[in-house]
Amino acid sequence: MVSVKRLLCITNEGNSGVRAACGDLRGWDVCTVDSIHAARKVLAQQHYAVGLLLDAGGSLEQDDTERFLQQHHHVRWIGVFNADLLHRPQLRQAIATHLFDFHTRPVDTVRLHHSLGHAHGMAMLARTTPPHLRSARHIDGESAAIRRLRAHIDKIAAVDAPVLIGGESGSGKELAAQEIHAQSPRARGPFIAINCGAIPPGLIHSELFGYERGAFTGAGKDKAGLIEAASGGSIFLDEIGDLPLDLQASLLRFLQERTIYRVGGTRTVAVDARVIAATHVDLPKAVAEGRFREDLYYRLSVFPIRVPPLRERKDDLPMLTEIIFNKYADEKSPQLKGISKQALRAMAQHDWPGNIRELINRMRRAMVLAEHRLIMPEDLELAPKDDAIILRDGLDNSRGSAERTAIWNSLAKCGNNISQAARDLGVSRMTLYRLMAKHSIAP
Ligand SMILES: Nc1ncnc2c1ncn2[C@@H]1O[C@H](COP(=O)(O)OP(=O)(O)OP(=O)(O)O)[C@@H](O)[C@H]1O
Repeated sequence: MVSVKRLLCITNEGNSGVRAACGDLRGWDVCTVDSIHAARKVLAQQHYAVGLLLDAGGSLEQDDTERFLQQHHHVRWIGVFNADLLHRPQLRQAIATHLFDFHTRPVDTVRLHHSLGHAHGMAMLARTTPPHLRSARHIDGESAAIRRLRAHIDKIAAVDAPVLIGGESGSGKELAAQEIHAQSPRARGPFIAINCGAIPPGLIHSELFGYERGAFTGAGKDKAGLIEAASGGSIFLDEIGDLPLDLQASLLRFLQERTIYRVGGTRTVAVDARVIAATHVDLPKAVAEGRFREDLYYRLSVFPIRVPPLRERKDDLPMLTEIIFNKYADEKSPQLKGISKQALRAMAQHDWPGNIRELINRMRRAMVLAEHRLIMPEDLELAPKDDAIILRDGLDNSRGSAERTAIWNSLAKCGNNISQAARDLGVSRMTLYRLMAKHSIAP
């Protein structure tokens, strides 16, 4: 899927000024505004992960601009300035405090485009949404298991202690974390989600804890980390079991003392953020095997909760299916009106190893590919294969179809993550790509 990269540009030089200074911003959907006031209005309506400040006169020194940047710290701001302004201490301080990166004129456009891309990539890893734009999402379902989960969330949301959410992949752990945050007294603060397994090991320390100028090559200025950015709100650490041991020690210190050290820093920084962690691995087992600190495990699991897998709440399937059908109705083929009884029966018999994520993936594909008025089991790739069909199809075709179904199931379960699906199936990524091409399965 290609995601649109959106850029909010604040300048009084108009679109032509942006083009003259920054070159062709191909691949970016640029919104240009001429004042901080206009930028405030745009940001009240829409989320921008990256912002560009084309600043001719050093307006960054003004209180109003600083306040604005402070309020919109979830946007990664990149500044462009005239080099002769940079001797001004107040401007230098403001750049160091509020900006992700800065450039001087004449702009080296290759470097600028690189830094915009980097800012966008980092924002995608952190997936920060400002509170006023976070739409209330709900844990849908009326099964006994989901009612219990909701009742549990209601209680722990009110308490300001760490939470450890367990549950299989795709079962809704992040949604549960969002719900805890949204119902807590911190709801107006930021909710910052980080997948500890997705950030490269070399970056994770500085991303989480920030760094001080000179901490390493390229650390030209102090930078707050994501834990600091979550101050006043909650930080969601997904796949906590993937956190390297040295970072587990730093996280434990933070949980005990509510302070952190930035990388290369010698002074402590006080941070008021609630930690919500999630894992799909068995943490007590990881503790027994020495991969996860026991003291951190006990600190985190003051309030352990478990999101039930979909197979334990199959009563919710008809309701969830309807919600997904309505949510993705724009993508469906025009003649499609609903889902057949046979499809609902096949769903009830399926085990859903990829949980709700798998359900969403199967439904979305079926809604695009279905050729009749109602979704049938085969549209969901859930048609039972009986012996008669295997005999009729012959061994080669049956083998081919089993191969196709296994690939399809695995991709659905892993949310189309090729590396994970290849691991699941026990083949290399190259082999998986080849098999996908053979069976005309699009990534
Ligand atoms: N009860 C629910 N009602 C509606 N949508 C749900 C529910 N649970 C999960 N979802 C949706 O299913 C998808 C997967 O959920 P989520 O990302 O929270 O799972 P997860 O357990 O955190 O997965 P992973 O372990 O892979 O990070 C999301 O699109 C989420 O919105």
